Amino acid sequence: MVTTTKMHTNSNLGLYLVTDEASCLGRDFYWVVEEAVKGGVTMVQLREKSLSTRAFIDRAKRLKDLLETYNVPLIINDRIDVALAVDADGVHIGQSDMPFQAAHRLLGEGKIIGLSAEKQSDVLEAEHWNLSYLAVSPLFATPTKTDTEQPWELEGLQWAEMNSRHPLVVIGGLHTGNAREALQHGASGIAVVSAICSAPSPREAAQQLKTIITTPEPFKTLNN
Ligand SMILES: Cc1ncc(COP(=O)(O)OP(=O)(O)O)c(N)n1
Ligand SMILES: Cc1ncsc1CCOP(=O)(O)O
Ligand SMILES: [Mg+2]
Repeated sequence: MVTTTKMHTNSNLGLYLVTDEASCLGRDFYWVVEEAVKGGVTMVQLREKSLSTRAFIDRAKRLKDLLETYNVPLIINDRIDVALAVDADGVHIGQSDMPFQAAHRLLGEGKIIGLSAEKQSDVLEAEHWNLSYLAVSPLFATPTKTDTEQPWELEGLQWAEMNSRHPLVVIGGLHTGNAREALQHGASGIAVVSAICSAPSPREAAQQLKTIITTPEPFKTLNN
């Protein structure tokens, strides 16, 4: 097991829901998010790839109102303009999105900025920037997003944990069966789409993941 001094340094990172309406299986989008929050989600990213700017902003405003009642931060994926328009809590940017420095300049101080790292050079470059978190992306292969680089896998995560000063979020193929080992290999936060959005009960799915994140693994003794 790898112990890390960065564990849970940002309390919002614990269980991070990344939304995808298609993964909600026809159920009401806001109902799915609210159930997830009631189950223990600590941060929500609005990820919209095909909405018009107007519809994206409308959805972000409504989601912000909902999340504010639970004191859960709203992160906007890709679109700094949308984040500014609704005064969201932060943004998530990837390697093809607006560069960190420009996003930081536009957003000003006090906003959450997360960045995807797809390869080792991304992790090293990110050492120069004041990120809120670095996403190891994707940790495992996932049908939810297929336009990705090679998955990091657990060994890659361990390398990122040893070479980054940032708290690490993992995303891609995470569920109750592998979340604990991701935490053991250096993740501070678990980000999921389908494990919550497509679950029969998004609230129960979130509760189960949250239990894994907040329950320390019992110490192993030599006899078991
Ligand atoms: C928490 C988190 N991690 C990684 C991503 C992926 O971002 P990106 O590589 O920019 O890909 P898109 O999500 O924009 O398709 C993310 N969104 N969130
Ligand atoms: C948005 C994103 N970025 C990297 S993998 C991914 C999708 C994760 O979806 P899932 O949790 O269903 O594997
Ligand atoms: Mg992006």
